[in-house]
Amino acid sequence: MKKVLSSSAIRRVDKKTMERLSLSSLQLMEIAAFNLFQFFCSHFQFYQTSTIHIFCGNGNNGGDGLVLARMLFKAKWKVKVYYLRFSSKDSNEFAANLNQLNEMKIPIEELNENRFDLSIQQSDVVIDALFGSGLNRSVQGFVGKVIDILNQSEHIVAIDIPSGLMAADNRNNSLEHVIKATATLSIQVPKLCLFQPTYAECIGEWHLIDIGLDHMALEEEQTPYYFLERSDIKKLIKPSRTFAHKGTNGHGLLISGSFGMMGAAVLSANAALRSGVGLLSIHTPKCGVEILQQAVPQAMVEVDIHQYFTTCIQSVEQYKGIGIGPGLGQAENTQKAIHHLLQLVIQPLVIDADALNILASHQDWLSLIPTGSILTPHPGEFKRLVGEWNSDEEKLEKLKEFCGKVKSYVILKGAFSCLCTPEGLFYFNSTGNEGMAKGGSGDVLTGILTALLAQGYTSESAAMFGMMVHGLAGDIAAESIGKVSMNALDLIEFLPHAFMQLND
Ligand SMILES: NC(=O)C1=CN([C@@H]2O[C@H](COP(=O)(O)OP(=O)(O)OC[C@H]3O[C@@H](n4cnc5c(N)ncnc54)[C@H](OP(=O)(O)O)[C@@H]3O)[C@@H](O)[C@H]2O)[C@@H](O)CC1
Ligand SMILES: [K+]
Repeated sequence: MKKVLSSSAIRRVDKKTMERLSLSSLQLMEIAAFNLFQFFCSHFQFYQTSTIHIFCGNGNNGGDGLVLARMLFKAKWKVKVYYLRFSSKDSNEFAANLNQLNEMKIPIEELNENRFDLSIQQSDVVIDALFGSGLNRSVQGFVGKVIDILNQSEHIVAIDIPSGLMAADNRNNSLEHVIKATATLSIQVPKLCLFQPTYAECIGEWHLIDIGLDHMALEEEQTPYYFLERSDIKKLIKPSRTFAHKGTNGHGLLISGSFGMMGAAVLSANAALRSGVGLLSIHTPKCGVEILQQAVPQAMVEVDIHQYFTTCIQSVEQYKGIGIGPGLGQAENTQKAIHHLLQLVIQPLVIDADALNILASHQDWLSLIPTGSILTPHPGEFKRLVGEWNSDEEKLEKLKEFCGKVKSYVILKGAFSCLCTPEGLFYFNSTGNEGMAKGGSGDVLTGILTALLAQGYTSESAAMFGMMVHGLAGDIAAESIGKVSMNALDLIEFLPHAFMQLND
């Protein structure tokens, strides 16, 4: 798990690292730039025949750029170096490295208001080292003009953060002039902007470049934001038991399906059955019985009295994991059935799809959600629950407030799905890809989560484990058959591989 830190926290960590490892600021910059250089050379080999234009500000982001320029120059890359003095005073590290470049006779050009004639070819590469974590206001004036020109380039690699973007909160940033990077090499610590859809087109693909910051210093920083990694899940996985039987592996219930939407029930049931549940029951209307008995013979079907949709859920105390929503529809009697269930149930629920929409239109029922439930909305469903937001930052505030209010977990689905806890901690998922943006993917997640709760995982562990394994199944599917063709059925097919990889 990596902490997502603010610029001021990163500065503290940098400082402690230098003190504890007896490094000067220049030495730390040299290490950072060397690791950037190594990554650049191995990951962007295909740029080797291009001219690399490196644009440096006169702070330490610019310092990183100068050191990288020096290293690329020595390694015989074709580099052109430019610098801009937007601040009246050069940072010491920038100044020292500018001297080095001059001593080495590496050509370097100063750009200013009167001189910024740039000639960059289509195949050339721009490295953006103008501003990093020191940006503290919107970019304006001459630097803004340079950024606009650079944005006409096809290949832009940003160092640490695309210039013009702030690490954590951009609500007071006009965002008029921001580098639109194709790739961002973020120095060791993930920043909040990396996980926010609004800024995706400025950040491009991103990579974390380890520079050996002091682990204790990172430990000492407090943050509500975390980047969840595969290695975090292994610790959560329950060991398998030699004397296990279907009873000890938990009994799950899925309340899903309605006329014309039985596919959702089939998907979530199959996902649950691939996620270790001992026994699975599915509550569904009469029209779904034959479909389910044929498509999912391992499951038991609990038949509703209604032909086409769920109207009546009776006793649920025997189930440890209950998932409700996929393909449920929003018929009036189904709404009543949900209200009845909420009054009846004490164990946490997995709440998805139409069950969320029903709750959104009955806000007074939110207080009935059992503590520790897991809600899995996509942004559209979440908006129905909490109203519109004006920025991603406000969205996270609403998420925190909502989770606290309903004392439950929310997995806000999307790229870097975000799990928020009732205590207001945020965990961004590191698995998953855009090939999963297809109907049925969410039904699969509901099945997985229901199965994990049934097996006795706590809500928090189930939410982390489920979110990660679901995304990983998507990543394995993408590698095996490609993002275009993969669909929800493939997620189920690759779930066993995902579970095995997380257990390795
Ligand atoms: N050992 C180290 O220290 C390491 C540092 N590292 C690297 O350092 C980077 C952070 O460096 P940094 O703190 O010098 O800030 P940076 O982003 O270069 O900005 C420079 C100055 O610009 C100014 N300014 C702000 N906004 C502005 C605006 N809109 N328009 C005009 N000016 C504006 C503001 O000064 P002000 O004008 O407010 O006095 C600010 O101080 C980090 O991203 C990483 O790349 C890594 O190598 C790890 C080791
Ligand atoms: K930058």
